[in-house]
Amino acid sequence: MYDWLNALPKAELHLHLEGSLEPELLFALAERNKIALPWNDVETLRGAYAFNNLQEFLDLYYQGADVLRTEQDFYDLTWAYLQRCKAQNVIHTEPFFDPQTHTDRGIPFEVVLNGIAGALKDGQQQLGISSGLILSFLRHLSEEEAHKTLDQAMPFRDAFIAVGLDSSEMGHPPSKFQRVFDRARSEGFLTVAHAGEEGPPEYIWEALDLLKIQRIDHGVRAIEDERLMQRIIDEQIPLTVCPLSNTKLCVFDHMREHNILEMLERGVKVTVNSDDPAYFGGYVTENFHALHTHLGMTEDQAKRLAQNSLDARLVRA
Ligand SMILES: Nc1ncnc2[nH]cnc12
Ligand SMILES: [Zn+2]
Repeated sequence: MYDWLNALPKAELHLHLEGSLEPELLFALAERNKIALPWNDVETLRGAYAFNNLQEFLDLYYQGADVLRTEQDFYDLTWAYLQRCKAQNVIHTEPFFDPQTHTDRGIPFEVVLNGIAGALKDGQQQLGISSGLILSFLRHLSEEEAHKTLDQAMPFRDAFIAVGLDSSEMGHPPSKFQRVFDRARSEGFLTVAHAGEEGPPEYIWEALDLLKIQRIDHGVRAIEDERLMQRIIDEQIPLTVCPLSNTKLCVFDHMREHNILEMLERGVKVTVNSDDPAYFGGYVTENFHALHTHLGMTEDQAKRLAQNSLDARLVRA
């Protein structure tokens, strides 16, 4: 089944480039940039990948991103991810990056963007993988800081298809970012947002009604609100679900309890994605495979999930 799932043509719509930083590359970049690490070796770092919630993961993810310093580093990170796409028949990807994670450390916006965009262009030309880059605001920071990030992005506006919202969800509702999303939309950006990962269904309502998002990132807690479920089904609003992430971050205690197939059968446009594959134990095929192993996902269901991912693209390939 793994090989069959791997061969299925698919799109990945929820992937943080910083979360695809494998420990081996992290150590190589630390050496290249002469950065001392608090872990002795790759195995010790991998051993630290045990999380009780989103925040515990984010603390390590931001720490790991510190090794990314030069345009070449961002190119290498993105290129390594695209190689995984090629190996898993991901024909289209819409990755996120968090500019503030880097600009707040003194890395110029254009250094980050040029490295990523250069690799995405080579990915299209050399690997045949189409892509659309999503600029994600960090929601634990202020709306004013998000406005500053949008200012920095404007000279490069053609490099993006959308803006997104990620980082610590609880206590940082979508309403906090209504004005910057209004501005992004008026500048022609599409919008997506993480909502209903750890946060309540109200955050999903706000993301839809206030941020006017095209897709919900995660959204698994929508199932707690029947009226919200009906809306998502009626309007066929895609959900970018990340099964291994959800179990690693204890959103569900076990994959057996994941609701993605229940949502699929109820007519929700759910898709399968890897979120932060270096930290959560697998890329998109591993996520599909976990659904087969623990939830008995059939070939027919896998085909529908893969087709949903192709249908839910913001950019038509
Ligand atoms: N799963 C996730 N939720 C929120 N912010 C993130 N940043 C990277 N991964 C994330
Ligand atoms: Zn995410």
